[in-house]
Amino acid sequence: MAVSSSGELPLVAVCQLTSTPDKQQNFKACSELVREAARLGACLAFLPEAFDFIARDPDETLRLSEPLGGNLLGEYTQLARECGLWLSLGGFHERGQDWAQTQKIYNCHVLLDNKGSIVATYRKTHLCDVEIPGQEPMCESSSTLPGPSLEPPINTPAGKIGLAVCYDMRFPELSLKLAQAGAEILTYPSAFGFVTGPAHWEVLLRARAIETQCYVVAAAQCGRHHDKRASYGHSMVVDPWGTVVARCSEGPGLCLAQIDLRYLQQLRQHLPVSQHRRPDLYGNLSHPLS
Ligand SMILES: O=C(O)CNC(=O)[C@H](CS)NC(=O)CCC(=O)C(=O)O
Repeated sequence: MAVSSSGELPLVAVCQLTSTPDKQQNFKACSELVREAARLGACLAFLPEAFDFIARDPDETLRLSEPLGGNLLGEYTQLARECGLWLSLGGFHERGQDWAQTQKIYNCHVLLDNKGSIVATYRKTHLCDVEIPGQEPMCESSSTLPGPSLEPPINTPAGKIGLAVCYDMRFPELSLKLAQAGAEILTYPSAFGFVTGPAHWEVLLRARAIETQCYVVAAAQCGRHHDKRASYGHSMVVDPWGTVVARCSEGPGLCLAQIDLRYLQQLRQHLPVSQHRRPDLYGNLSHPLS
């Protein structure tokens, strides 16, 4: 059980920012939020999808991308170590092992521990290729390859975390799979659009929390990134009952939430939906996680 020696519940911080094509400026904004999170006593800080940058077009996205061993991740390693907290880096534009052949990247959710070591990576498996009237068309696959697999949930000081990214939240099979594999916290770092945001964002996040009986943490991009792109914001933490227990206000900033795993366990006992499933009717997502 993730309770600190003083008996207090672990505190997590959800960071919201407006990434631009300027990587250095974005790092500065993120590191200030992370330092603030550490000062406020968080053991884990969540940064949104595209915390590293949001580019103007696919060519610029590819040009600005780096491998996991590059300078930018090096800076985050140092930051985690200095601040002594864990970091969920919600969507790093990653040049993978296959970069030389493919010239495409992965949208990689990287989890660092408080020593700055990479403890897990998950590469976004559902890419957002959508054209919604009133919103800039999105074609993530023009620069990005879909990840090959899900990642088993990882133990952290706040609980066992299942990794996902943004558009993945629309696929409940993925969240059920992570919950079945032991996740207590699901994460959806995001850069949500302005048309789908008001209609779907909170409903999807609360539905994922209620049906899996997990905490859901969603750090979001907000505001105008450049002349062609803006994001919905509304970063939040939802508890396993479906209550929004923390939300960011408008603009860059952070919010905090306590993670109460005893409450989660009690809720799962009182309302044991996972024992009431009917895999005979619809299958059981039986393919094991790695
Ligand atoms: O482009 C980057 O650099 C980083 N990636 C993103 O911002 C991605 C792909 S365009 N955005 C989403 O998945 C939004 C999903 C969404 O808005 C919805 O599901 O309604």
